[in-house]
Amino acid sequence: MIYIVMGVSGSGKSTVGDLLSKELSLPFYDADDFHFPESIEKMAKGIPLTDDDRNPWLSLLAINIAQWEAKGGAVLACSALKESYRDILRSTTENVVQFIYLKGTQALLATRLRSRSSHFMPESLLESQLSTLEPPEQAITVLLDNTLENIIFEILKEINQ
Ligand SMILES: Nc1ncnc2c1ncn2[C@@H]1O[C@H](COP(=O)(O)OP(=O)(O)OP(=O)(O)O)[C@@H](O)[C@H]1O
Ligand SMILES: O=C(O)[C@H](O)[C@@H](O)[C@H](O)[C@H](O)CO
Repeated sequence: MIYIVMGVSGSGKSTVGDLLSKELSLPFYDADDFHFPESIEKMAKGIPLTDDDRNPWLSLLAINIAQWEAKGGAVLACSALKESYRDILRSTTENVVQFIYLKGTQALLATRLRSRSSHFMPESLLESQLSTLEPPEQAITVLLDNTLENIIFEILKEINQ
C-alpha cells in the first residue's frame, strides 16, 4: 500500500507522514525532495507553481510510487492539491494509493507556517495553496487542529478498519 499524506503547505504532511511511516514500518518519502530546482526557486520567491510546473514532478513521483509498491509500500508526503494531480499519482498502480488529507483553517495553517524556521516556502503562498486545493472525496480526512499523537491515532484507526 502507498499512503499519501496530502494538504496545503504547513498542514503537517512531513511531520505526520514521517511519524506514520514509523508506525507502519514503511519507508517515508517527501515529495518536496523531488521538486525540480526551478520549482523550489519559484516558491522561495513567492511565485505559485502552475500545472506545467507540477505535472512532470507528479509523473516522476508516480514512477517512484510503482517502484515503492513493488518493494512493499511506502508513506509519501505530497501536497496533491488537485484531483488531476491525484490521478497522476495513482496512474502507475492499481488500487494501492490511500490518500490521507490533513484539513485545517487558514488561521491555524498560517500560525504553523510562521512557527517554522528555515523552510523555502513563504507564508505568502498559503492563499494560492488554498485556492488551488480541491478537497479529496476519497480520503481519510483528519483535522490538523489536534496533537500529533491524536492525529496518528485517528489515521491508524481508519487504516485498520
Ligand atoms: N499537530 C501538530 N501540532 C502542532 N504543530 C504541528 C502539528 N503538525 C505539524 N506541526 C508543525 O507545523 C509546522 C508545519 O508542519 P510540516 O512542515 O510537517 O508541514 P508540511 O505540510 O510538510 O509543510 P510543507 O508542505 O510546507 O513542507 C512544523 O513546524 C511542524 O512541526
Ligand atoms: O504543489 C505545491 O505547490 C507544492 O508541493 C507545495 O505544496 C510545496 O512543495 C510544499 O507545501 C512545501 O512547502
